[in-house]
Amino acid sequence: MTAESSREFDVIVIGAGAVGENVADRVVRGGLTAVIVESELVGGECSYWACIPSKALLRPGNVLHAAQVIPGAKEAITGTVHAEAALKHRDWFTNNWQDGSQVEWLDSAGIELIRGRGRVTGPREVQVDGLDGNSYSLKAHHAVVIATGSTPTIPDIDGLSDVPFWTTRGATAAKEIPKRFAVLGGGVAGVEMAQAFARLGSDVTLIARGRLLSSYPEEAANLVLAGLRADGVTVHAHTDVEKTEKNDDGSVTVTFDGKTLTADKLLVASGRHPALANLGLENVGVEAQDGKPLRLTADASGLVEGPASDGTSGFWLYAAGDAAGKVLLTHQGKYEARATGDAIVARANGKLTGSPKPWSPYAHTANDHAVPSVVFTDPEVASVGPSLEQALLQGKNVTGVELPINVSGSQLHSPDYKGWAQVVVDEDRKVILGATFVGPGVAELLHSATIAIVGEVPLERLWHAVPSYPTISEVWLRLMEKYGL
Ligand SMILES: Cc1cc2nc3c(=O)[nH]c(=O)nc-3n(C[C@H](O)[C@H](O)[C@H](O)COP(=O)(O)OP(=O)(O)OC[C@H]3O[C@@H](n4cnc5c(N)ncnc54)[C@H](O)[C@@H]3O)c2cc1C
Ligand SMILES: NC(=O)c1ccc[n+]([C@@H]2O[C@H](COP(=O)([O-])OP(=O)(O)OC[C@H]3O[C@@H](n4cnc5c(N)ncnc54)[C@H](O)[C@@H]3O)[C@@H](O)[C@H]2O)c1
Repeated sequence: MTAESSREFDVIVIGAGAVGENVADRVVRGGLTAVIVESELVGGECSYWACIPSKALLRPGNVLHAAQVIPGAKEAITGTVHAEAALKHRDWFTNNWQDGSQVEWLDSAGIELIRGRGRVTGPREVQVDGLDGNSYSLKAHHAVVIATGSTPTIPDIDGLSDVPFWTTRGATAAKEIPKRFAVLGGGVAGVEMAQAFARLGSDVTLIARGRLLSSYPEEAANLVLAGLRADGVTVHAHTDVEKTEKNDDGSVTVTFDGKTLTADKLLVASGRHPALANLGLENVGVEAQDGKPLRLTADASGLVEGPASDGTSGFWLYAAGDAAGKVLLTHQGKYEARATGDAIVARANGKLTGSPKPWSPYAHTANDHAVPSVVFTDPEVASVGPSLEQALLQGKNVTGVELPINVSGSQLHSPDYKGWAQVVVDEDRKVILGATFVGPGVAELLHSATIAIVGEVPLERLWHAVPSYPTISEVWLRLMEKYGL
């Protein structure tokens, strides 16, 4: 028997991914009540099908490779990656796709959970079709937050809808390693999964319609390409897939450039878009324009433009994380979540009226200046702020300083270390706007650049930030010297 219940909360959050959890946490810490509505697993994509399992699958191969290039260690390596143990370790990280510990955390944080699909039915109103068969009519006193994440964008390729293929969920949750693995897409997910599976034992072919990692500097993409090729990955860049066909044995044949390739598994990793379908946003006047897919426009606190007001205040609909469509990264989504949660509390207390000031706790200002990201391939690509090319396209008065990473720390890391670094200097203010590091072990260098950018540290002061010897960080000194300090 189904029951209908009506509940009221200060804040309703739709989606219990990392972002929704953080919004709810901030509003509860601020003294408001919050309910979170989740239709799948509490913890969302990152915990079960994205960041965590993908990095768990990459790590064994990266560790093994790091040892294989060091005399004294490489002689001790007698085998290859143990795929079964790696998959088991991935299962441990995803808690076997059980969200019990995250539900416990919600409970300890004082956040109520309703499992089911939420949709907006009116200003501050959400209807939930509960997974328990019941229906919940929720009313928010202050805010409704859309934190529903994103879904894969599937390209319109002849035959693709008729063949079995993996999206990143299939790859990150793989139960066995396919013998022949084809990857469509040369973005972050494509290159990471190509390398993970190559090192886990698959024969991998990657097809990209442009160059690899097109939003990163070409030098970075070339080093990653060399890393993939060294692992035996066949890469077809600047290549369009013409069609895909299913074979009787369940394999898939991909046709491109007049060639064919047969794979036991095909991964389609061709980008993602905000998950806004069937959310009822049209009920509050938020609709797609000119036949384009629906995208939300929100201010720096996540406040969505254009929803109908219930007459008390227009400030009630927010979006954060992948659903907001600004940056599709967990750490930046969580940063947006902190700003959104704090802004909701501040507006409820009358401490914030109108738009938040840049760099205040209520604004995700860093989205426009310093978004850090790491591609966890071997070599890694770690970047923050614009590349030189992007800064020039933005019309900035900038200088780029670039060099191969060749310092004692990198030589110690590996005698054959290949890396590259770039910093982008704002010539008007003599501060760093962007930085990219490529090479094994550079991910942990990235936060130094993020701090320099967000802190707008003048170069003449940055000169006094002395990197420890012998670490890869010494590349900072080389970059400063090359700039002329
Ligand atoms: C393969 C892969 C690897 C990645 N690796 C990294 C990485 O290393 N580092 C990084 O920073 N980012 C990474 N990302 C990106 C990262 O996963 C996302 O940015 C992050 O998960 C977004 O968090 P979110 O909370 O906005 O959305 P999600 O994690 O997608 O959570 C949204 C939640 O909302 C729920 N939901 C949706 N609609 C409804 C509804 N109507 N009612 C109720 N619930 C609903 C969903 O079930 C989901 O649980 C990766 C992405 C992929 C695909
Ligand atoms: N380490 C990380 O932080 C990490 C890892 C994986 C994914 N992610 C996030 O997940 C999101 C999705 O990852 P992704 O790699 O799918 O997206 P992406 O935007 O990085 O790359 C998509 C790729 O698919 C290609 N593509 C798009 N349409 C195509 C078509 N019709 N035919 C052929 N190729 C096509 C693009 O040219 C591009 O190379 C990213 O935006 C990223 O933010 C992050």
